[in-house]
Amino acid sequence: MPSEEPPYKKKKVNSQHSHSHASQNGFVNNYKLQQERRRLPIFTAKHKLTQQIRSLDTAIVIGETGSGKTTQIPQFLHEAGVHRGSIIAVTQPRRVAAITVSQRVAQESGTLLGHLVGYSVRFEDVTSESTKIKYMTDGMLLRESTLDPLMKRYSIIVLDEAHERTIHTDVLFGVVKKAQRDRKKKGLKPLKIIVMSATMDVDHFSNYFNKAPVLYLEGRQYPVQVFYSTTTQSDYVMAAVVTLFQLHRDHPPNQDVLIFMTGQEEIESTVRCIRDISKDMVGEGPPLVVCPLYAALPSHLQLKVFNKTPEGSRKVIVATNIAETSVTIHGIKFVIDTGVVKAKLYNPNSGLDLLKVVRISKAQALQRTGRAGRESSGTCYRIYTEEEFDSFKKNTVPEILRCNLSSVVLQLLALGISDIVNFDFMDKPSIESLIGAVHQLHSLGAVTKEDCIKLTPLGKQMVSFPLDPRLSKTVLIAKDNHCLEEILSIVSMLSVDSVMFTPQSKVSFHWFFKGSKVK
Ligand SMILES: Nc1ncnc2c1ncn2[C@@H]1O[C@H](COP(=O)(O)OP(=O)(O)OP(=O)(O)O)[C@@H](O)[C@H]1O
Repeated sequence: MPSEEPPYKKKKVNSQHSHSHASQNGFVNNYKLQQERRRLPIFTAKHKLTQQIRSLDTAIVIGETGSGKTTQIPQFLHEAGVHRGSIIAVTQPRRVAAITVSQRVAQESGTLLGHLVGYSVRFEDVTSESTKIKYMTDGMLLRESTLDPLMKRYSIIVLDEAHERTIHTDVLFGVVKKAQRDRKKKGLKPLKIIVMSATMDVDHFSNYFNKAPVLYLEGRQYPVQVFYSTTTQSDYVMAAVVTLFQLHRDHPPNQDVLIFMTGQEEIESTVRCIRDISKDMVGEGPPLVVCPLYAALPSHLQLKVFNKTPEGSRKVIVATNIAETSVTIHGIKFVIDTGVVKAKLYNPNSGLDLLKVVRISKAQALQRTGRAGRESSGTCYRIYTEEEFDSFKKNTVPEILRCNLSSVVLQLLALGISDIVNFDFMDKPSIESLIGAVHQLHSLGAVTKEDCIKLTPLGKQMVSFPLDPRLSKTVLIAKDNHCLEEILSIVSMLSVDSVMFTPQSKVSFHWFFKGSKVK
């Protein structure tokens, strides 16, 4: 059976409400935040937008990056009572976005995180009885839906950054749509669905969501100037590093730089390279603070990049696409976009997913550009030519069309959906890949294929593991084979990109390479 408990630990939420001890400082800060909110392009549309969303079952919202969709719309709906006392769930494709955005919205609403505003990501739940705006990863909402397919705790579900088309988001689209329809049929409280992005194929989304109206938000907060490389760059890492140091020489401190790379190893070697070069550049430009950012980095180190840069220095963040959507990193003035990403691709011969470096889509390029210009105007340097950009795909190919589907099929069966082939996918995977996934689950003993496809007791246990079905089965049978400890280590190693990272204590003396002594 799927476990009754969500697979994460509940963090203790401080019972004091920040209003009760609002200091003068807190008051001034909140006043400043309210001023910042008012300056967002979305603010002028607040009343109209709230009224429109109130009257619709489903809405597609499209607006420039940084216009205020993620942080403001849930607050507008809460303030206007559109949530009717229930919870507003806002999904994010990545945990770092769910955490940092919820922190920001809690600050803006003048409450402690975990009270009115909270978040739920794998292994961490910072919510309480009073939480009404809940930021969560799409994976968490999907897991919750296996316990409650009607999603009764929520009156509004906001599917943010819908253009990313992760496997979880795509399955959620169908699950949320079904919950909305089933609630209507059963005469339960209606479920409102809001789909948001800056860069999505609006017609495709609107058609899928029963011709839902598209609400366009006008305006962008700050301009971002885009520069293209004049020639094709064969070594994008070196080109990015050269661009960084040109910027570094010419611009004052506290104008920070975000560089997009593909993965942990490349990021670590780029970080080392930047630190080494910077040692020879004493006197040219302010001290550099170089930080990696990738999914395998421990959560507290990921969040460190969001800290304010020490006065008089420059922060350089070298990140994967986890910094691509939703996040606002304080101080970022320049983005260097290498135009590549590591994407999951399915190899039908081996039955395994592999990671391959591929070109990003135009939608991703726009999101990356959008990470500059969130607090003031910015600049984006694209390490590819304009002609190359023109050849990029308009939108990212949905992950569901590129990956092994056994987890998806397992999840759908746990939701009671046995007619997998006719599931309401926005973009249907091929029948062959769906059937291939069913065969794989059958050979693992997770499903029976008699009258209809059904989960076996083993399959039901496998659902509660956030793992590839082959790995969850391995864990489940390890105890009887007296090798649980060893298998747990092996499966843990197989479930992360890499377990190696350089602890901060070992690198911190490099951070201020200039103006301080490096031994
Ligand atoms: N953590 C933060 N710190 C400082 N400012 C922030 C933070 N989060 C948001 N902001 C401000 O709020 C603005 C709106 O952010 P928000 O995430 O709501 O925009 P968005 O329209 O959802 O953009 P995107 O599509 O890029 O996610 C940002 O441009 C920034 O000025």
